[in-house]
Amino acid sequence: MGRIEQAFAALSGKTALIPFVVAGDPTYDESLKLVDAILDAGADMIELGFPYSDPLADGPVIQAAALRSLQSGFQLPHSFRMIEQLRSRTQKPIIAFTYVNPILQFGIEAFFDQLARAGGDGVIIPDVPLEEAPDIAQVARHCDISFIPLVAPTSGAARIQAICEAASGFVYCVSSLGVTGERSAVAANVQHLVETVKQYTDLPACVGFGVSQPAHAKEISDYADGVIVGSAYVRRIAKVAEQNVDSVIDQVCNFTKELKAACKSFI
Ligand SMILES: O=P(O)(O)OC[C@@H](O)[C@@H](O)c1c[nH]c2ccccc12
Repeated sequence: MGRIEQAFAALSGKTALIPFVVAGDPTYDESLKLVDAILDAGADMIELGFPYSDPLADGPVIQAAALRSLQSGFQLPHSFRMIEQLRSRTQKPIIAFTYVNPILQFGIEAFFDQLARAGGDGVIIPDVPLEEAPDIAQVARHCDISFIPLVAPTSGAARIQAICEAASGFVYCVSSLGVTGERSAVAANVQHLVETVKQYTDLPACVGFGVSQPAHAKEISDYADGVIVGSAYVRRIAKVAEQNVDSVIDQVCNFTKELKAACKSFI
C-alpha cells in the first residue's frame, strides 16, 4: 500500500486536507520551512507545485508565486531536492504538481525516475494531452508514482469513466471553470461531480479550485474524501515580501489548523 492509500485509510472517513504551494516561493529555504510547518500543523498531504514560466491554468496569485520562485533561481532539480529533504522529515504523501512541458523537456522516464528516487508519491499534470496521458501514466505507474487525473465540471460521464479507469492515488475534481483563485463560495455542482466520479471508481475523490476558507472545507467534507487549497495559501505566503517568514509561518499554520478542524467525517 503506497503512502497516498495509507494516508486515506488512516483518515478513516475524515476528509483529507491537501494544501498546494509553489516550490521555491519565495526562496528555496523559506519554501522548505513553510511546507515543513504546514505538514506539522496538520495537513495530510502536500501538493508541491513545480514553478513554470507559462502556467496557463493559474490565476494571478499562483502565477506571481511561480515567477518569484523562478526569479530566485529555482529550477526543476531543486524540486526533486526539496522532495528529498521533505521525505527525510515526513512520511506524509508528497504530490508533484507540474505542467506537462517540463516533463517532456526533462524526459518522461528520467522525470518519474527522479521523482520516485526523491520520495515523491504522485503527480498531477493539468495540461497533459489526452493522447499522451496513457504513456505518461504508464511510466508513472512503473515508477510507483500515482497518476492523479483531473475531472472538470464540463466532463461528460463517458469522459469521467475513461479518466477514472486511468487514475491512481485519487481523482481531482475541479470545482469550477476558469483558472485557480480564491472564490467566495463552493460551486453548486461540485457535489454532483464527486458523486459521478464515485460511480466509476473506488478511489478517493478530492475537490480543488477556489477553496479559500474553513466553511468551504466543511461543506466539501460532507461528500468528498479530500479538499485541495492552493491560492489561499499562496496569497498568505506572498506576505513574506513585507513580513518576516516566521510571522507568515504562524499565519499559514493557523490557517491549516482552522481548515483541518473543518474537515470532518463524511461517512
Ligand atoms: O488555487 P486554488 O483555487 O485553491 O486551486 C487549487 C490549485 O491551486 C492547485 O490544485 C493547482 C495549482 N495550479 C493548478 C492548475 C490546474 C489545476 C489545479 C491547480
